[in-house]
Amino acid sequence: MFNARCARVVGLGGAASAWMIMSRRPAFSLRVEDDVKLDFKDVLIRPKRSTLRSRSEVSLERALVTRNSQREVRCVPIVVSNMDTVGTFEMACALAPSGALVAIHKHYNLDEWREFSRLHPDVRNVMVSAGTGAGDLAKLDSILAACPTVTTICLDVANGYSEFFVEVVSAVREKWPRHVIVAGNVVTNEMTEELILKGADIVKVGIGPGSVCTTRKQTGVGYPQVSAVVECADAAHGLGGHVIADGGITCPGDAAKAFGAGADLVMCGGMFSGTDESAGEERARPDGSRVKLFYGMSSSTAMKKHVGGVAEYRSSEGKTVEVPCKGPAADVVQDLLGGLRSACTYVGARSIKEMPKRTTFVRVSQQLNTFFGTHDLSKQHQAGGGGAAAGPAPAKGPAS
Ligand SMILES: NC(=O)C1=CN([C@@H]2O[C@H](COP(=O)(O)OP(=O)(O)OC[C@H]3O[C@@H](n4cnc5c(N)ncnc54)[C@H](OP(=O)(O)O)[C@@H]3O)[C@@H](O)[C@H]2O)C=CC1
Ligand SMILES: Nc1nc2c(ncn2[C@@H]2O[C@H](COP(=O)(O)O)[C@@H](O)[C@H]2O)c(=O)[nH]1
Ligand SMILES: [K+]
Repeated sequence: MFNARCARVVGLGGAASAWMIMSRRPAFSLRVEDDVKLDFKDVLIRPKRSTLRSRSEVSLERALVTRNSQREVRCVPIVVSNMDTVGTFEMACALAPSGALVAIHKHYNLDEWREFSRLHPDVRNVMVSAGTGAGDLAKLDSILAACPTVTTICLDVANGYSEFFVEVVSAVREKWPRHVIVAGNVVTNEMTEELILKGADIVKVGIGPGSVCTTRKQTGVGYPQVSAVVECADAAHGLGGHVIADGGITCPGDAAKAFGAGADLVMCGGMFSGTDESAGEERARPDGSRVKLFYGMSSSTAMKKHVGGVAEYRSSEGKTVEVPCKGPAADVVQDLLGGLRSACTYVGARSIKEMPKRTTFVRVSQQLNTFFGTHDLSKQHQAGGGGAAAGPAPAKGPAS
């Protein structure tokens, strides 16, 4: 099959027809973006001259004035994922003193929310999550009505490109004009803009980078996370909106890279798996060590638990792993914040907000020296990290 441009030169004869044969092109053309897109494992941050004398001089607090709700969000910019293993009320209570946020998973019922609100009226570092399922929005309305101190909504679906999702974001904005709306996930500028213009304050960025995600394997869809964050942050900031870099953060250095790329907040699931405050079945390994189960919200484990199984027209897009028990979640936050403060001093950023304008990335082909492997005896229970596709700690991945 040949295209119309070739057809127009037919009949010219001689040299023209020879040219015509050489310039025949297929009617379809392969659409490939040639720009290199980068992931955490592809870059490091280049150090810069700095006037900071100590890591203690760095401020990690953020005060985001959100575009549509006009409400201020004050926090340290770490959000625990709305997964039923880590986005728990226990996690919110444990992390409240640190200022980190927790996106509470959508499987708590109204009574559980009421009870949480009654017992912990001062714990305000939470977002309430909802999807687009039947009943999700009615439940969201009841929770918000019952818990007036909850002022942030996380509208979360796997595929933020669906028109129906955009309609849901508009409807929730109309109903809750003064609530902060986080919406996602997307990975490109045009959809970031669309969600913000339809009412989202903060767009969640990341398709496929998560530690227990198999979307890229199951669908071939995705976008390298550093580039996704750069491009979506640019689009969001142009409109006065904000972004959360969601997924793929395996160590504090990855979080630093996400902030350097323009993220306003980072969302982490795997890093908080295995903590005391995480849910998930605890088991003993044959060597006597304790592990906890961690799984994606699109895994067959999650679907069996919440909807009775995997619908016959779809497949699981998440996996199930065992993670060594790693102690209090507050220690994970402290490790993240310590790493971030240090990253800021390396580029001369006095606050996390200054990171993007002080960051230049260098492309690399190796992140770490692995002469002694990646395991650190003094951090037995912590994530492997190094931006090198490490999952949550030395985890075993059996079921899926
Ligand atoms: N960031 C990421 O890369 C991903 C994150 N997740 C996490 O897991 C949670 C559960 O995900 P999951 O059960 O897969 O779906 P969701 O719970 O996000 O599905 C939401 C709605 O979107 C519809 N939908 C249409 N196309 C898709 C698509 N390609 N992928 C997913 N839903 C689609 C679903 O219908 P139907 O089911 O009938 O198709 C459903 O009605 C998500 O809410 C998210 O938190 C999951 C996958 C990817
Ligand atoms: N493709 C899938 N993504 C998932 C699933 N469950 C959660 N997620 C996403 O991962 C991040 C957490 O990433 P991490 O690297 O910090 O562990 C989470 O916030 C979701 O966006 C899933 O089953 N499939
Ligand atoms: K999520």
